[in-house]
Amino acid sequence: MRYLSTRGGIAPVRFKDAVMMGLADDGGLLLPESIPAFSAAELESWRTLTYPQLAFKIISRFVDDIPATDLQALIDRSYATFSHPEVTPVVQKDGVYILELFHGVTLAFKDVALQFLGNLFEYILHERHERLTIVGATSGDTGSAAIHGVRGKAGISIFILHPHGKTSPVQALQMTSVLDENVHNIAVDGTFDDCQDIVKGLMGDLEFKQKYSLGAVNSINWARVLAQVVYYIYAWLRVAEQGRKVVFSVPTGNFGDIFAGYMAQQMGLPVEKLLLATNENNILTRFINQGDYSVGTVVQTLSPSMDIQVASNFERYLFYLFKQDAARVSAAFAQLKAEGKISFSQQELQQVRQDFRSASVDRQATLETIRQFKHDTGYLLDPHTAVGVRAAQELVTDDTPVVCLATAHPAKFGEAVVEATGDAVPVPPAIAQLEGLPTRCVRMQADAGQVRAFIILTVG
Ligand SMILES: N[C@@H](CCOP(=O)(O)O)C(=O)O
Repeated sequence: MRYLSTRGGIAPVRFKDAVMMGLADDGGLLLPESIPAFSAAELESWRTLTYPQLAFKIISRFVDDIPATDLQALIDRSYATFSHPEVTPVVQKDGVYILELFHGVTLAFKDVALQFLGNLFEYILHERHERLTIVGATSGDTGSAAIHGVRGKAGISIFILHPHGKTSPVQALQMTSVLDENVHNIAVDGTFDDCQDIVKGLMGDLEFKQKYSLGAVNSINWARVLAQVVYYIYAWLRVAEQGRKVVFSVPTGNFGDIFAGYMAQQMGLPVEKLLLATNENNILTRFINQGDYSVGTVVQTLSPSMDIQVASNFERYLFYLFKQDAARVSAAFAQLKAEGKISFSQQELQQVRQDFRSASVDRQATLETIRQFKHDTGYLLDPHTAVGVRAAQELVTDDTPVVCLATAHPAKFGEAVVEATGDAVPVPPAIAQLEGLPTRCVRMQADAGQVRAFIILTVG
């Protein structure tokens, strides 16, 4: 299996090189040259597999440069860190299925891919006798999951940029209380979009990228998306009988999670529709419902991990929407840079509406949904998951099974939950133990030059 760039400017690379390249060297994102499909019969034969066994079945179709025994061992090691034996269990509440993705070390869905990616980096670096300098951006959850995926690992330094004061207090502590020597937190005076721009800017400087062996932990990295494909299939196997289509409702920020669902569907998963749920940062909802992809200002909301305007993985979807025409993708991003918007044909917009439905859920509706769901079912939703549940309530009116992705544990967003329900959230030990820990973090302006200088000074 070889990987190509959405912008068409690199020679195809194999899986391990794609993982190490992160952002494609031409500024695009990497995708497999073809999407491996599975049949309905194969899907049926996977019903009794454990999560790691299923992960191997899926991931191995995209990887042909790691021996099978090594790949299975990497997968097993990654999911052994989860606190639930099913890794991503599904529970049924009030007529919807909740796919719980928060049983990893940092209590968010990001652990599912970042435990795997951390182990994968370690494996490749050991084999190649190389070092890696990870530079990542987070609006709250990716940062701690990435840090916990690589903390203390030999040959890896990690620099994580988060928007200062714009994550939840727990999210900030989960990052800054990790004092391992290889971990560096940077609080940027700006938004997540500023942080992501800086990361992409540094990776786009190929001399710097090569000299410091820069690597990506964001969903820029294909391995992130790939690992997330697995739980869509796992969930389908738990909720649907043979051939039955289901709806997935996905709280969406950087478009990586929903893109993983799109890939699962392209591989053969019976998906009726992917629901793209946004908070007030609703550029993608505007795009799907009105064809308006113009960049607005990032707004701070109750669901900070989704406080994003320019969603990175949207580019991967555009590659398929534009029928794999890399020149058209490049032109779209040139337009975005010049005009702050991308224009689409009516035919393209029709296709988008076949692939997705979307709703934007504001603060009031998020709070109401948390409150009502708790009242009706006793189950506590975090604000991101509540956005997805509300979107499903608004958009699905027939009896198609609906799976809502529960992307984070509610205790990560205690203030929002208290505001919604009036009750304190039971705090799991992973969060309780953060209280009073010493922290380390440097603060910087949203300036790539400052970040670059800090990396040079730190890595040497
Ligand atoms: N929601 C994310 C933002 C970064 O997204 P990623 O999927 O590209 O890592 C976060 O919580 O940091």
